[in-house]
Amino acid sequence: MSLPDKAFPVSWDQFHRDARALAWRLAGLNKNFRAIVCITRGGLVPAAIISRELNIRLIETVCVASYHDYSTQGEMDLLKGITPELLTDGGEGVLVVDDLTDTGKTAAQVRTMLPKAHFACVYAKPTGVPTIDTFITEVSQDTWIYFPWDMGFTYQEPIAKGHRG
Ligand SMILES: O=P(O)(O)OC[C@H]1O[C@H](OP(=O)(O)OP(=O)(O)O)[C@H](O)[C@@H]1O
Ligand code: HPA
Ligand SMILES: [Mg+2]
Repeated sequence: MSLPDKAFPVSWDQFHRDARALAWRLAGLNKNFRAIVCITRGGLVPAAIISRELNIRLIETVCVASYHDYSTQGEMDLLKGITPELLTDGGEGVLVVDDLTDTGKTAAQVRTMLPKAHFACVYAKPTGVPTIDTFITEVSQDTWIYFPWDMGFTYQEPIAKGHRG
């Protein structure tokens, strides 16, 4: 995959707002989640916000990586699996959190471990939407989402000179 045409930069403020909106939506489900499994590394940030809002204190990680080269997806590496105590009942009552779904491959991989868990992410692209139960904002497939933890302050070209953001 080459870098998509459009850029969707997200500030810390906006991310906090959108993650909190996700927490509101999850709270409305009245599911009383027993634990969060966050998909590292991107899921760590929304998991911190959601765990605070929903008062969920049992937090587990599943460590997978597939974007080894910036925007190019490769093999799915499982670096750390999920504790057996959360795998019982197919993960019923477990909330899986990630920052976004793109192709849906990451969520599909974790779904094989926790088929009955509830999957939530802040942002979603159309191909990934079927793999997720709850999300907040959908962006087009040809958009790259730039998260605040990957960014720094740099000069921006004016739009008229070909600026992408
Ligand atoms: O739906 P997909 O096409 O599978 O892509 C979505 C995944 O890609 C990114 O993680 P990445 O593998 O880059 O690792 P990171 O969270 O450590 O940055 C993102 O945080 C999601 O977990
Ligand atoms: N932004 C950041 N990381 C990603 C994306 C994206 O749009 N898609 C897959 N990993
Ligand atoms: Mg990730």
